[in-house]
Amino acid sequence: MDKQTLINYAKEIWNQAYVPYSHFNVGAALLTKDGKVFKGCNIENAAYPVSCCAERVAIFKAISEGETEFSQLAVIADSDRPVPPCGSCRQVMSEFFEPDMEVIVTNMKGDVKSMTVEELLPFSFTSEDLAEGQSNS
Ligand SMILES: O=c1ccn([C@H]2C[C@H](O)[C@@H](CO)O2)c(=O)[nH]1
Ligand SMILES: [Zn+2]
Repeated sequence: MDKQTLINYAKEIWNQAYVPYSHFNVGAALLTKDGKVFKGCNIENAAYPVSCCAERVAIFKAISEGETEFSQLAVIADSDRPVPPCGSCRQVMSEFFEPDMEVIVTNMKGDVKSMTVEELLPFSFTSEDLAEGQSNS
């Protein structure tokens, strides 16, 4: 699938965002290695921290359906620069994606920036660190 097609899937679900508090719609589209697309939008809550970003909604939809192998994630917002994923989403990406997987961030003006998971979150805490800690205790 080409980049623009995945970006278009992200744009499709951008409209579904539930954002009565921020009024900042975000859409995400996650491509599996076998060609399936899982779309997510941000979903907010009156208790603000309970809200969930578009990226994590897409990732959790895919994981909950048994998907484990991913090839690209596209994210879009009506932002001045390509929308930078938040820290929580970067941590979730590092849990489920290979370090060299491509994350495509974009905006409604058509600016597109590609980054790897590792570029978004270098030196991330992973399950390997946890195993190491346990073996030393
Ligand atoms: O990459 C991002 C950045 C922000 N948001 C959401 C969280 C919140 O609902 C709103 C404003 O921060 O945008 C996302 O979904 N993804
Ligand atoms: Zn986020």
